Amino acid sequence: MSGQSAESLAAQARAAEDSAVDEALALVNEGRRAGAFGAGRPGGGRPREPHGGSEHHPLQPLQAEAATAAGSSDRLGRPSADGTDSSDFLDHWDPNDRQDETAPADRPGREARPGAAHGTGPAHSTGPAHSTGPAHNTSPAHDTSPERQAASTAPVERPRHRAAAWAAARAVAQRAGRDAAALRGRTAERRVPLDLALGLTLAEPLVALCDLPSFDTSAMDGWVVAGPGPWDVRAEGILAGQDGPEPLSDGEAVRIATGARVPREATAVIRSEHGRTDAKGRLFPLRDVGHGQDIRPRGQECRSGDQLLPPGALVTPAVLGLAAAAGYDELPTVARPRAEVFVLGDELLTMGLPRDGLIRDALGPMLPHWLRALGAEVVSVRRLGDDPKALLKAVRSSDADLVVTTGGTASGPVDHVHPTLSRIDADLLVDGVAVRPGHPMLLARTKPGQYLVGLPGNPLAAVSGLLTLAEPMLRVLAGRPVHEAYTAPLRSAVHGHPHDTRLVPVALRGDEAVPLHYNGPAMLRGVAAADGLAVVAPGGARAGQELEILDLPWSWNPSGSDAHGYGQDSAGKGADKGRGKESGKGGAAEGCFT
Ligand SMILES: Nc1nc2c(c(=O)[nH]1)N[C@H]1C(S)=C(S)[C@@H](COP(=O)(O)OP(=O)(O)OC[C@H]3O[C@@H](n4cnc5c(N)ncnc54)[C@H](O)[C@@H]3O)O[C@H]1N2
Ligand code: MOO
Repeated sequence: MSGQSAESLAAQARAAEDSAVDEALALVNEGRRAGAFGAGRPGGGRPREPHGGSEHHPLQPLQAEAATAAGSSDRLGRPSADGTDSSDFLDHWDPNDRQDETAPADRPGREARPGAAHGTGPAHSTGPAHSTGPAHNTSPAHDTSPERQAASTAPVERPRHRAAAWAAARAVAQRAGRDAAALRGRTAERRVPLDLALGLTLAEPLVALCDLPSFDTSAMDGWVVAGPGPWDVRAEGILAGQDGPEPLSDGEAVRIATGARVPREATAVIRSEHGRTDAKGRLFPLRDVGHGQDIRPRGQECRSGDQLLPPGALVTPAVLGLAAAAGYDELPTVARPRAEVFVLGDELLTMGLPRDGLIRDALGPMLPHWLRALGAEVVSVRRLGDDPKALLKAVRSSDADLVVTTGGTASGPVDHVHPTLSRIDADLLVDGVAVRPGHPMLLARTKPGQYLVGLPGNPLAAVSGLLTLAEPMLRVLAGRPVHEAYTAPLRSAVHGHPHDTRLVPVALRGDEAVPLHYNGPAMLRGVAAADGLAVVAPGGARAGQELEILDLPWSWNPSGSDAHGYGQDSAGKGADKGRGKESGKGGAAEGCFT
């Protein structure tokens, strides 16, 4: 050991994290200056970083893939350093679902991803035209008006930008949470009645308001005795809840119930099965009697003023019980950060079977519960269709701490998230993350104290975005303690992406993490049977390898008080206007294990 104090080690770790975040933000900003977001400003270059380097150390800054490198580019305009277009890795290739277990990088002549996927031809270019072409732009000369974008059937020109390394993106989100929490300060503290406090975090330490137990208490049903036996048993017993029991003299016993107050002179409690009385009413012990046995002395658990729990502790049912026992009627808590969800997409139905090219909205029913489990209060879930005006209005008028959008993050003709952020002059803090699925996810500061997480529309990609960007931010905003990462060994090998981190649904069985099938970006079947997502480094992981596991934020809505009414916004153009019906979870677990 170096002899450094825990405080100085923590300060060093914090400083390292801060500098990683600063570097990540600087890179994003460089990308912006280079035209990634709000072009027209002079760009600054960053030297190309070595390709394929490890990118998943938490403190490592954003992974930069040179935007100007010659050769092919991926679909967001980033060149891939090995000269291949990696854009379709895993989008349409689900290694756990294929007979062909050859990793895509090893498959010569694999087919290019059909440009027709978005209906209007390839939205990305592999040629230099894209990497040198006009970037997404807020200048008047470059019309990004939503009306125009909505009217366009051509793919939107996507900017060059830089995907943050997965861990760096999480660090940026965490820092955003810290900044927002600092702005909220003590205004976020609330004294909340116990019955409304479940799931919140403590804003202050939980300090005992009394001794526990607050009087000497019998731990058993039996007799309380004074001095050595045998004892004369009194006629009147002592029940729990009775105050001021009559004093006992040596040689006396009295029947007592568990939880009853023990007379001060008592020396022991004898359990009813360990004593017997004779015809004269005298009590004899059936085994040795120890001094103080089966008496819980006052203050055994805590003394008044003792700290029972630190600030940041999650209020669980047990915490509610402890707080009540220690004398609390209300708890000092951190108010849940308020979140608002905007579900984008004209193709979404809220009930019935998919039909006529329309599909069921899988995110509206899922996200509010997960956001709540992550510590947020979901004030509304609104379906805005693919209407850029509605999105602009909704984002502008939201007073939530966190706006979550789903869909519209990529470069399709109706992907309005980037243009909207551009129009409100938001700060784009994370614009794409080197993670699969979910790489178009983004994080922006929309106004002081308010952030927007843009989740990709593909459902598993949205879950990935939720855990990558929303979770670290909400954790800090909700006052929860820093997550302690844990690992589990993989039961079977998992293919990796050549450059990006993968998040793969796993079930925890015994000590192992079992990778699940049906883990494609558009699928929920795997994650519905999962306990967590395994973090797979570029290149993959072998059987037995220890991988970090991200827990899934399972629904936890004890009060049911969130106003996540699920309706069609009046401005939206969604495929139907019904109220969503949530169906039960299907039994996808069996047969999903690899
Ligand atoms: N030319 C490019 N195309 C795509 C790119 C790209 O970089 N360039 N990225 C692909 C990846 S990766 C993802 S992920 C998606 C992200 O797309 P968006 O965030 O713009 O989402 P949408 O296009 O609106 O939807 C994608 C997909 O997901 C379905 N969807 C949307 N919302 C829901 C919902 N609430 N419930 C269920 N399914 C939903 C939607 O119908 C689409 O099928 O873009 C790729 N394309
Ligand atoms: O394939 Mo996208 O990265 O699913 O999220």
